[in-house]
Amino acid sequence: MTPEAQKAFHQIQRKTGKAIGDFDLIEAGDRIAVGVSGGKDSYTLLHVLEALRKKAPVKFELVAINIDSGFPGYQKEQIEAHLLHHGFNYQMAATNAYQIIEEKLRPGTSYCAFCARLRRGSLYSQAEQHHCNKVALGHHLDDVIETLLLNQFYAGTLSAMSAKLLADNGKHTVIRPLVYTEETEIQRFSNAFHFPIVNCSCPVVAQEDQKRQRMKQLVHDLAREIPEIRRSMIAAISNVHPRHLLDKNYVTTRSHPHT
Ligand SMILES: Nc1ncnc2c1ncn2[C@@H]1O[C@H](COP(=O)(O)OP(=O)(O)OP(=O)(O)O)[C@@H](O)[C@H]1O
Repeated sequence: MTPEAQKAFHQIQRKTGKAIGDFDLIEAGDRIAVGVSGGKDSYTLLHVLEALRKKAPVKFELVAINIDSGFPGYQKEQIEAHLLHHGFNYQMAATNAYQIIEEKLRPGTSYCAFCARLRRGSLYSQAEQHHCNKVALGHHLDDVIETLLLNQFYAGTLSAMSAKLLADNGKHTVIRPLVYTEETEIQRFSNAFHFPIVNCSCPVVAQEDQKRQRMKQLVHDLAREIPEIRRSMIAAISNVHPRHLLDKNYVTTRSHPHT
């Protein structure tokens, strides 16, 4: 590893370790399915978890899982070669998601959202087949704050992404160990480590989620004026005062005569 990659890696490891500690993301005996897409975030997640696994006092195991949704041209061989080269325990899982999307996608439904739902289902069933109790995803700090803004601006909810939650199937715990790591740190590490980046090759890949891109740009622009904006937004959702919001469920209805 080059000194630059080493430096970026240490920084990411430190932040990942803090997230693991803060949210009890990993316990002794865990078998964790790490979703690896071929993108920079999940490669980074896998390498950092492996480094932590090697030196952690608690024993846990990792299984890298790649879901091939079947889009023509998806260069999964490059992902597999990388996993093999680095000695990871892995599974490349082929699915017919592309065919299902083509047949079942209704007009007005988001292509990416439908595809992500199918992929998530396949990831959970692979996790089950490999006896994994947890599924780790590569969402990072910027994903969290962009989701926070998206939900406020477009969905009217105050929510983002949690570091740990029970999956919809009620069987697996989904963990996001990179929630404290900024995308620029991952990008720096990914560039220095020369990951073989593979995109999903889907028909809409060029028209990435426009709203998310807008949030990314907004944060980027504001960061010139408020350099600490990302840290501050993460701090904000780690320090919630529900009584000072307008959710009726959190309003105290009883009056306090002495206050
Ligand atoms: N094809 C896939 N196979 C396995 N896991 C996946 C796949 N696609 C996505 N994931 C998992 O879901 C996470 C979020 O997916 P998303 O599509 O938002 O990717 P992303 O933010 O671009 O991350 P990455 O850089 O890892 O692709 C990924 O980080 C990865 O852990």
